[in-house]
Amino acid sequence: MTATKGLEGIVATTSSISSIVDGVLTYRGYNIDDLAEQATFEEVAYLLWFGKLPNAQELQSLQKDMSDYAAIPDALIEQIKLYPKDTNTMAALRSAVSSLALYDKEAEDMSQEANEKKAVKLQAQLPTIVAAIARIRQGLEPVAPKAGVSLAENFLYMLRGEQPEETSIKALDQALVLHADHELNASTFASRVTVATLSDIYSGVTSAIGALKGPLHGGANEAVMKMLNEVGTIDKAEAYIQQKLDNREKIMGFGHRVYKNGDPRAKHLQKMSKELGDMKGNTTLYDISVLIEEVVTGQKGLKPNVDFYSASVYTQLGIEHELFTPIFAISRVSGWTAHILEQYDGNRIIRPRAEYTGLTDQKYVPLDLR
Ligand SMILES: CC(=O)SCCNC(=O)CCNC(=O)[C@H](O)C(C)(C)COP(=O)(O)OP(=O)(O)OC[C@H]1O[C@@H](n2cnc3c(N)ncnc32)[C@H](O)[C@@H]1OP(=O)(O)O
Ligand SMILES: O=C([O-])CC(=O)C(=O)O
Repeated sequence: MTATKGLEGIVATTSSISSIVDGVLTYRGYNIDDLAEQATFEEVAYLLWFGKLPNAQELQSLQKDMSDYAAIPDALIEQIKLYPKDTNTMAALRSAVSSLALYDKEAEDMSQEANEKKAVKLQAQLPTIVAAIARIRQGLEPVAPKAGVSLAENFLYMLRGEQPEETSIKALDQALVLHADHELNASTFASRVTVATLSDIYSGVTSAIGALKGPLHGGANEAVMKMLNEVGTIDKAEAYIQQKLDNREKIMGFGHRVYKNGDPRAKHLQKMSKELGDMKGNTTLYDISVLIEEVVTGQKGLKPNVDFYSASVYTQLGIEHELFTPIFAISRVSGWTAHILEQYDGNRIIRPRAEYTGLTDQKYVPLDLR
């Protein structure tokens, strides 16, 4: 038995949800470029869960279900109020989603119908939880979800407590489409491992949030913003990055386990970042990002991943960096739950082997002789 570090190149399951072949990303066979330009997030979530694009009636019915489910239990809001105000937002989200199960009478119902309903519920409730965490942390009361609007609009509304403008809604919706699923990434794998024991969907999503939090995965978007803030002005960017490269430090938002010639999602976020900057008459964040890309790609051949330009996009939407990874989770819960449903269908427990590299032939020494 020989171990492969990081399971690189190992095919661990079959899946019909999303694929990456020769650098091309598809959801259920639809190219991400087409979906990013033309589909709404709700259409994409439906596609991931049910394997086809919804017709008008199916979409309307999903939107109604999401509106009906979007409120979270009062007891959970009271619980969030008890979280320390300076806690990590992903840690708060992880705890809140785990607690959500306590208030769902169908949490342990393992029928396909109940699990599909819980997937939609989790999708509807995550934005409400994230907005509540953000507002409570600022000493504000949470805003109740609005019925009959898109998830992107509702999230921005609940976050700000006022009607968001159309350009922000559109930009966030597109970002959500781009983050919705990504084959067997670490958080999705974590969710599948968890539910393959026949544990419940809330456990699977809680595991996934824990995995997404790390800076080598979803947490990189926050780390990118920290870097952009440290750089501050364009004249400092080159020296800042050079020093990091000389110190052999990782540049957040660059590199990918699967894409070696570039992440197809990055160009959409780059374009959005430029457009938002142009609209505001200030492209500083975009300009710094482009310069960083030139240096990192020029010297290391590494290309930006989905997390790199999303940082400047979210900042230009007026969103604080502590919410970047939670927003990733708001989108990715569609993919996680689609994978969880797929895992339950024809499940087998996931239990690989480890190549043992420890001591052998040890003789037990009684406690009083050690
Ligand atoms: C949504 C997402 O999860 S996208 C990824 C988000 N994560 C990040 O942006 C964090 C920065 N990037 C990384 O840490 C990595 O590129 C990962 C985690 C994405 C992929 O990791 P792996 O496939 O294991 O690649 P690995 O870390 O082995 O990198 C291969 C080589 O490229 C270098 N490298 C990879 N990424 C970077 C980077 N961002 N900056 C500098 N060097 C890098 C490594 O140091 C390594 O060099 P070496 O062979 O000289 O030691
Ligand atoms: O696939 C990966 O390893 C990470 C990633 O880009 C994602 O989850 O979107």
